[in-house]
Amino acid sequence: MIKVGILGSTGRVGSLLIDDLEHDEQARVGAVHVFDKLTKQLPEDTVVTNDMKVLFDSSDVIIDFSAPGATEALLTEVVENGARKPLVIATTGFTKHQQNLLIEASKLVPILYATNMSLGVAVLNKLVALASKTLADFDIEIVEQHHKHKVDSPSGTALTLAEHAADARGLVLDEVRVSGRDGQIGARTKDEIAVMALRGGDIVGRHTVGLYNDGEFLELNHTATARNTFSKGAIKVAKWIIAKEPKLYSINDALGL
Ligand SMILES: NC(=O)C1=CN([C@@H]2O[C@H](COP(=O)(O)OP(=O)(O)OC[C@H]3O[C@@H](n4cnc5c(N)ncnc54)[C@H](OP(=O)(O)O)[C@@H]3O)[C@@H](O)[C@H]2O)C=CC1
Ligand SMILES: O=C(O)C1=N[C@H](C(=O)O)C[C@H](O)C1
Repeated sequence: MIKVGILGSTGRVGSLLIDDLEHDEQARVGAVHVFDKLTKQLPEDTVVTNDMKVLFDSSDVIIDFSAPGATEALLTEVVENGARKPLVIATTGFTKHQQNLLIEASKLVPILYATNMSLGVAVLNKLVALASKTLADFDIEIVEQHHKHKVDSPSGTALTLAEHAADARGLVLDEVRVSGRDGQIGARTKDEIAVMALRGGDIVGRHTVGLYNDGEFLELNHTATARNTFSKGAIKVAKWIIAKEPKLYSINDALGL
C-alpha cells in the first residue's frame, strides 16, 4: 500500500482526502500534518505530526492542499534539509518567491503542481488555448466564482486559464491582465484579459472563459459540483507520480492529455 502524507489535513479538501483514502485499494493515509488541532478520527497507525521532517519520513508521497506558507515550509524541507519524496501540490496563491522555490524543489524530487485537479479543467485549458488562438480578434474575459471562505483571489485555476489564453496569443499575462474595473476606465483595449472573482455561499468552483466579438460570443464553462472531484483527482495523480524522476510535472502529463 502506498502511504500518503497529507499537508492541510484538517482543511475542506484535506479531510476529504482522508475519507477517500479509507476506501482506496492501493493507497492509505500514512501521516497527517496538523497545524492547529486534529478534528477527525484516523486509522490507528496514522502518524500525526506538525513536523515536516516526520511527515516526509512517514510518507511515500505527499499531497498538499494547505496554504502558501505551509507549502513553502514543505518545499524548504526539500531544498534545504534533504527531504526526498514525490509531491502533489494543489495549494494556490503563491508569491513569486514561492513559485521559484517550487521550481528549485522539482530539480530534486518529482512534483506535480496543478491549480485544479479535475479532468474537466485540464481539458478546458486546452479548449481555451485553441479558442484564443483561433478566435484571434475576440475579447477574452474570465470570471471565477467560489465559496465565501476562499482566501486567495483570483483563483489559481482562473490564472492558469488566463495563462493558456495569453500564451496562445503570444502575450505575457502580467502585461495584459486586468483585475478590476471601476470609474472612468476608458474603452477596453484589444489585448487585455480580465480575470474577475465572485465570492459567495458554498460554490465549489466555477470558471467561465468568455470570448466576445461583434455579432457573436463563445463561453466555455466548467463547474465543480462536488469538492471530492479535487481530492480524488489528487489521489489519482499521486499514484502516477510515485515512480517518476525529479521534474515539475503538469496534470496533463499524468492524465496523458
Ligand atoms: N488544485 C486544486 O484542485 C484545488 C486547490 N485548492 C487549494 O487548496 C488550498 C486549501 O483549500 P481548502 O481545503 O479549501 O482550505 P482550508 O482553509 O479548508 O484548509 C487549509 C488547510 O491548511 C492548513 N494550514 C493553514 N496554514 C498552515 C500553515 N502555516 N502550516 C500548516 N498548515 C496550514 C489548515 O490548518 P488549520 O485548519 O489548522 O488552520 C488547513 O488544514 C487552497 O490554496 C485552495 O485554493 C482547493 C481546492 C482544489
Ligand atoms: O479554494 C478552492 O475552493 C479552490 N481553489 C482552486 C483554485 O484556486 O483554483 C481550485 C478550485 O477552483 C477550488
